[in-house]
Amino acid sequence: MTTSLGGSEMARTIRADVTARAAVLTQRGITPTLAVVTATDDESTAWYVRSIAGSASRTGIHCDTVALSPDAPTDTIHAALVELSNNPGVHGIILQTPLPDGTDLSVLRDAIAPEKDVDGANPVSLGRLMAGQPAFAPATAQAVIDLVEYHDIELKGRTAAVVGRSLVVGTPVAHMLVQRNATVTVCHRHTPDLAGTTRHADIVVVAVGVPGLISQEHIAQGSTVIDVGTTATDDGRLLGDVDADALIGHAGGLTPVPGGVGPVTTALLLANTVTAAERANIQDQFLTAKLIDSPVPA
Ligand SMILES: NC(=O)C1=CN([C@@H]2O[C@H](COP(=O)(O)OP(=O)(O)OC[C@H]3O[C@@H](n4cnc5c(N)ncnc54)[C@H](OP(=O)(O)O)[C@@H]3O)[C@@H](O)[C@H]2O)C=CC1
Ligand SMILES: Nc1nc(=O)c2c([nH]1)NC[C@@H]1CN(c3ccc(C(=O)N[C@@H](CCC(=O)O)C(=O)O)cc3)C=[N+]21
Repeated sequence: MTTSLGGSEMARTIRADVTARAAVLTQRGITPTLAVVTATDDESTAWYVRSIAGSASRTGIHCDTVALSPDAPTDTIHAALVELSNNPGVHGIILQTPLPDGTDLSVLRDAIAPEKDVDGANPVSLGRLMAGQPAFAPATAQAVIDLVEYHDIELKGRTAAVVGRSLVVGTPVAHMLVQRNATVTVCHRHTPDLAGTTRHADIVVVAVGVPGLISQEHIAQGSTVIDVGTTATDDGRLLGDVDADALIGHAGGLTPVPGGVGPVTTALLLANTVTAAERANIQDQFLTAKLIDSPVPA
């Protein structure tokens, strides 16, 4: 039997907490605000931006979308990020990838103030994450880990394969799995025998963007499969990287697309935004008391 590892219920719980915390801030005259910067006509980004805007409005977070042209030069995107980093009314910033061909992403990562870096894109955030220090993790990577833990899937002492090595998903997920005592193999375009590698893993995380890449031959019977892929089709559907039909009855657990990692990602991005807004107003004694009572969010 294959368990469906859904994320919608978990996302609802996170959103309820975000709503309560956002209400406290709003009562004190602070509107938690997330800026979403795009420079792409990529359809899966459009899905994410719609999901963020919808969830933000339901939780009491103000969402500001800065939609730049898909051929915007690095300088233009950089200037937008610097302005948002310096704007005290903005608490969180997410720069959507992909970006126009030729964009210098490393310059842009540096331009996101670490205290507003709610998708963990700045090397300071990534470095702190890897050093085990408090930092905003990329929301998707955190969503993968939280979803696995929510469904009581043991990581300690188990083997994992991560397919994809972007800084948004694959690389941070791999590190976070190792931090939780899994033994991890990272796969990418140059991996010689993908199926032979993933077939040895108890847990397979796939973040590639190629629908149907992972089929039954890639997965050992009973393993857990986390499908991060979201490819939008022309007829308005969202496809994962896993051939779900081929895995039903074969995998032990599988995240659905939609309804798996995606909703948790969106909810955690908003949670990070509220945390950033709380920290930015740490001088507010009421909020300080609340923060001291609660553990530092990872
Ligand atoms: N559900 C959610 O919350 C989220 C979903 N996504 C989705 O996840 C997917 C991946 O996103 P992202 O990491 O940003 O994408 P990138 O394009 O940045 O990275 C894709 C990775 O997949 C690898 N890859 C590509 N083709 C193959 C192949 N045939 N075999 C093995 N590896 C391959 C690439 O390898 P190489 O490095 O060698 O080029 C690269 O490391 C997309 O569909 C995206 O929309 C992303 C973020 C959040
Ligand atoms: N810097 C950056 N970080 C990202 O995390 C990032 C990005 N860029 N670029 C685009 C991809 C794509 N992505 C999605 C996240 C959630 C859903 C999502 O919530 N999907 C819902 C469906 C949406 C809905 O129902 O409204 C689901 O899977 O159920 C989709 C896509 C994040 N990405």
